[in-house]
Amino acid sequence: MSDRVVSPAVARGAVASPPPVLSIRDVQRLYRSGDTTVRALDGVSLDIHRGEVVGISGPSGSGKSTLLLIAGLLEPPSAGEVLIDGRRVSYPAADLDRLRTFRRNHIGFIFQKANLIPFLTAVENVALALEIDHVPPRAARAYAGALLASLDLGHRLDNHPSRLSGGEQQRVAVARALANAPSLLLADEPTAALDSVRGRQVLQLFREIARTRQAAVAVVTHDQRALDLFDRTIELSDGRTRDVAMHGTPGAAGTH
Ligand SMILES: Nc1ncnc2c1ncn2[C@@H]1O[C@H](COP(=O)(O)OP(=O)(O)OP(=O)(O)O)[C@@H](O)[C@H]1O
Repeated sequence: MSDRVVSPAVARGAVASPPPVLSIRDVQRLYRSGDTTVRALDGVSLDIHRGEVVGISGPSGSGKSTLLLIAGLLEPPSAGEVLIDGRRVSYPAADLDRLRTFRRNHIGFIFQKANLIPFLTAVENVALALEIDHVPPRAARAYAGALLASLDLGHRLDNHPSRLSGGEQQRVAVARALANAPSLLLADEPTAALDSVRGRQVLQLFREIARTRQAAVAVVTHDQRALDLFDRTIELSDGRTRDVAMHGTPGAAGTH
C-alpha cells in the first residue's frame, strides 16, 4: 500500500498537479563566431519534476553545459523558453540580470570543483550564501551549521577547505547550493574530480536531497558508472536530445 496521502480533490482530478520544476521548451542556442554559426542546442525540450534526479550525458561539444547555462538562467536561449516552477522566466529577449534574486532563491549550482573560499571555514562558506540574501549572520551561521550536519559534516564546521578531503569539500559546496532552499539543483560534472566511491556518495546525496526536499536535480556527467543512480538519463548529441533511458519512476533509482 502506498504511504502517500492524496486528498480527495486531487484523486478526482479537481486539483492540478504541480508544474515541473524545470521545463525547457523547444530551446535553441546559436553561437556566432565570424562567419560560422554553432548550433549548441537545436530544439531541446524536457521537463524535470520534483523528486527527480536526471542525468545529462553526451559527447564533448554536444551541448550539455549550454543546456545547464540556459536552465540556470545564466544565458538566454536564441529561441524557445524556460519555465521554472511554472513561471516563464527565460526567452530570447529576457533580461536575466533582473532575475538575480529569483535565481538565488530557486536554483542551486554545483560545479566540478567545489570553489570554496579558502580563507573561510566550512560553516562560513555556507553562511555567506545566506548573508548575501540578507539573513542576519547569527541565524545564517546556525542554519549553515545545521545544513552541514545534515550532510554528515557536523564535525567539520570550523575547518578551512584545505583541511577537508575532495569529497568533503564537494559536500560543503552542495550545502552552499542548498542554503537558499532551491527547488532546482544544477550540477556540472560534480564528481569528475572525485574517485568513484566519493563520486557515488555525492550522487547518492543528490538522491537524498531530491527525496527529502522534493527538489529537482539535473546532473551533467560523463561517468557511465553512475548512470544507475539517475531516474532518467537524457542524452545529447549535436545539440539534440537522443534516447531517454528510463531507470524507473522518480525516486526509484538505486540507493546502493
Ligand atoms: N561561448 C561560446 N561561443 C562559441 N561557441 C560555443 C560557446 N559555448 C559553447 N560553444 C560551442 O557549442 C557547442 C556545445 O558546447 P557545450 O560546452 O555546451 O558542450 P558540452 O557537451 O558541455 O561539452 P564538454 O563535454 O566538452 O564540456 C560546442 O560546439 C562549443 O564549441
